[in-house]
Amino acid sequence: MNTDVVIHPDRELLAHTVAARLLVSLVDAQSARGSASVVLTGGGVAAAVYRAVAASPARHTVDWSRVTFWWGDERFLPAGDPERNETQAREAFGSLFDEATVLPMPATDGPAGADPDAAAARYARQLADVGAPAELPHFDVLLLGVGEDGHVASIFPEHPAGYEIRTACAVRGAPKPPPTRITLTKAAINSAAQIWLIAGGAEKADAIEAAFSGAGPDQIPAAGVGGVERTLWLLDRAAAAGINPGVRTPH
Ligand SMILES: O=C1O[C@H](COP(=O)(O)O)[C@@H](O)[C@H](O)[C@H]1O
Repeated sequence: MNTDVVIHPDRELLAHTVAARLLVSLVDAQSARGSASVVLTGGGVAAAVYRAVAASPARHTVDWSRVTFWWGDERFLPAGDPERNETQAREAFGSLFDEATVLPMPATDGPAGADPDAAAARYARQLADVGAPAELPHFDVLLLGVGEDGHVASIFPEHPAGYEIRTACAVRGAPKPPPTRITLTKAAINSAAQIWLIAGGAEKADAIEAAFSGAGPDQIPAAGVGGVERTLWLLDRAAAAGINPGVRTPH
């Protein structure tokens, strides 16, 4: 597996460069296979990336009706809640989203009801339906924010979701609000062709440094993910302050 680190001058340039990279990857996937799939994440940098995608003139090179959007995790709240990762992405992508190919994780007022286990099981079934006969569909690019504690998706340090073998599961008692969430598990995340870990800001530096200094995946979940073809750490200088990427990567 190929792991690379790219350090950007600041958070804004990080967001714009990831947006450009994503647009090119979607165009490449559509040229190669006719369609593309991306797994979205939540968080501050992700929102900036999505806004940059939606504002880029290069957005017109992608056929958005042939991009399937999945989510890596979701805060388990009612549909439209501003804290939902889906709401954040919808606000940013706007009319680029084609409802037929946008597959968010269920909300508390959705068809699976307010039980997060039922909602996670429903999402796992949806993944399996689209991916059949495999348990998972093909993911071209899976985006992950990195939390200050090193969490990715809603897999938090020393939390049971880190040991889960299903493809999606409920998370209760998350240390970051809201406490109830749904997440793809490591098995599902690591099935992606490419995983991009995106982090900007000095508040992420300790977690990134730990991931690059041999911390295990239980302590720093970001250290436990890797794409089948490529893993990219896309950082800004502040987040990368504690690492020397020329010397060591977590994988
Ligand atoms: O709660 C979450 O946090 C992480 C990181 O967010 P950030 O704002 O610190 O970048 C995010 O990746 C995850 O999807 C989200 O649910």
